Amino acid sequence: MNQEHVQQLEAAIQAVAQRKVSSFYFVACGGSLANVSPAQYILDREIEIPSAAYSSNEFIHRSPKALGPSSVVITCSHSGNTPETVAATTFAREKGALTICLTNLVDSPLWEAAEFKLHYNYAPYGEALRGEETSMAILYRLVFGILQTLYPNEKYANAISSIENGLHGVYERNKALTLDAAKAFGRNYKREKLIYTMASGINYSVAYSFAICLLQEMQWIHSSAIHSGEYFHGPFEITDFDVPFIVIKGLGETRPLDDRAYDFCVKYSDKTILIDAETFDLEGISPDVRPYFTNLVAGVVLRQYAQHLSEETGHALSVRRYMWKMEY
Ligand SMILES: O=P(O)(O)OC[C@H]1O[C@](O)(CO)[C@@H](O)[C@@H]1O
Repeated sequence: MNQEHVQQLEAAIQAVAQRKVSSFYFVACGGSLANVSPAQYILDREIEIPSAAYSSNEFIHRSPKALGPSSVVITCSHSGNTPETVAATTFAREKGALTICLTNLVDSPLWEAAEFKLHYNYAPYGEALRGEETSMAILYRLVFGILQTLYPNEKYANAISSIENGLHGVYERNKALTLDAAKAFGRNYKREKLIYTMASGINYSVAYSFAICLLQEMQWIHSSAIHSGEYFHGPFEITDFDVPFIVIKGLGETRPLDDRAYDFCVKYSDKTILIDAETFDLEGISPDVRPYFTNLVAGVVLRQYAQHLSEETGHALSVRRYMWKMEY
């Protein structure tokens, strides 16, 4: 792991350890919100200190009562320039919270707004990038680093070494394993006007980002992320033989919800695509923390699906109509 990243992480983790923390908040917009949300799931499962994930502007407008000097607020913006996330960081800092940002851009407005700053690397699809230097790896390194410092435990040490030593190979092997399926998805679904996504637990954020970022934003294909538990409380009524669903099954405690939703969906929709974490090659990730890593792998696998869909539709993932072009 890059030494600069190690030092930035260490400074942030030590700052958290020196506070008496009573709440954690994860705050971002869009794809970055999807990226940080799994951290809330992990803390929720592991410790009693409450945590929440917020869309940046709602965080400011809702202004949680518990936000204050005993809060840790972790914000994320890939560009470092999303105004709502910069403002949310400033807002949290003014409330006395400990602020930590994650961004790809050093010296960006977000970088300046936060007290502690974590940089991560990024490379466009297909280019070499070490798995342990990506946004998710830095976020997980932060979260498991905080857990290990506050509540030392072999499981957290295993998670940290899985990120540092196993993640890169896992990404590469699972991309190779699912390449043919990604190509088939692109070929077979290129004319679809609508594709739903479904998941639960730690994987819900992958369904969410695939729906709002990859399909709606980057392919202009209608979509909505459906929670596997909520599917039976409204959405299942739209299931039909020609309605496409991508269902992600995790390995964690909410898998029974995914099983139930998939079993129903596949009975009535001939276009049900299963992304099952049980089929992932997770060698190198410690077995005791594997459920916490399925979303990372599902994210990389589905990114490859989106890339091949885009090659078939001829609509590059970088094309936008309004974003960064119009006033909003
Ligand atoms: O704050 P960030 O991460 O730069 O996000 C900017 C935009 O990028 C996306 O995450 C993906 O393009 C959008 O959802 C979001 O509006």
